[in-house]
Amino acid sequence: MILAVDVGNTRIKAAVFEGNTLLESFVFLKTALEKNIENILEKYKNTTHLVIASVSDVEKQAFISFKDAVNIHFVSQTDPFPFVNCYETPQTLGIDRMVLAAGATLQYPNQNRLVIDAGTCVTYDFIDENDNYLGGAISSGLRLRYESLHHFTAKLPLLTLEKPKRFIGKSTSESIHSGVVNGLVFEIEGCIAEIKGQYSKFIIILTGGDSVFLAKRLKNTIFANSNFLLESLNQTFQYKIKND
Ligand SMILES: Nc1ncnc2c1ncn2[C@@H]1O[C@H](COP(=O)(O)OP(=O)(O)O)[C@@H](O)[C@H]1O
Ligand SMILES: CC(C)(COP(=O)(O)O)[C@@H](O)C(=O)NCCC(=O)O
Ligand SMILES: [K+]
Repeated sequence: MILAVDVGNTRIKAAVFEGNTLLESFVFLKTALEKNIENILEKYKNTTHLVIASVSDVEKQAFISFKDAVNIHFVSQTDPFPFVNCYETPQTLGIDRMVLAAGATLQYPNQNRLVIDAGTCVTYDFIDENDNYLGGAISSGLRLRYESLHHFTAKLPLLTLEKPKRFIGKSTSESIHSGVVNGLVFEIEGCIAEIKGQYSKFIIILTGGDSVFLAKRLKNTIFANSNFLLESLNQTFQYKIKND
């Protein structure tokens, strides 16, 4: 069994895999990392490998107490990946984006793929049918949009995510919900339209903490899967074992 751990900038997501089957998934905060991993390993005693991808300040050291119980692998740029990396600064490419690109390449072979991860940030990653990772875009996630409106102004309140009542906001809160939610929906649809102009056919995978909320509001046919990063992490590790 493999315990895959995705350390994002907001939360930690983890899942136990038996082969390609996800047995159970978990979400917790950085501050409760050790206790949660300990509990998962206690419940899934047959776990042999801990596979971690981190874009946060959580480093290898944080997992050191588990080194006698399981093999620990921190996914890094030096691992084998199933695509050609055409990013001009591969050393600065987020490891989460590399894992997503690996998952898209392995799960959806021989086609153009767009992966959208709506987490703290929204990342867009494009891998063409010849398995070239071309790059993409980074913008602010939903929560970050609400927080920055509040943080960088004197008068805007901090609101939590809500579906906008109507497009033309009739109060400060309606205007904020409309601007934040519709703003991101338009951004995603605009990005998809832009790529449609360049590639006649591609599949779209949507993941991240806001994927379920956003999928309901998008016109395009999308594979929405909140566990796509964790599944991809499991597959990236299997790929490494086969290709190292
Ligand atoms: N309990 C929660 N705590 C924080 N964010 C949440 C929660 N539930 C849903 N979200 C949404 O998830 C997004 C963060 O997604 P996530 O995939 O956890 O980010 P990351 O991978 O960057 O840590 C936020 O924009 C927020 O709207
Ligand atoms: C863009 C990100 C902050 C997204 O992080 P997340 O929203 O998943 O927490 C992360 O992929 C990252 O730190 N990237 C480095 C820059 C780059 O990918 O070019
Ligand atoms: K993201």
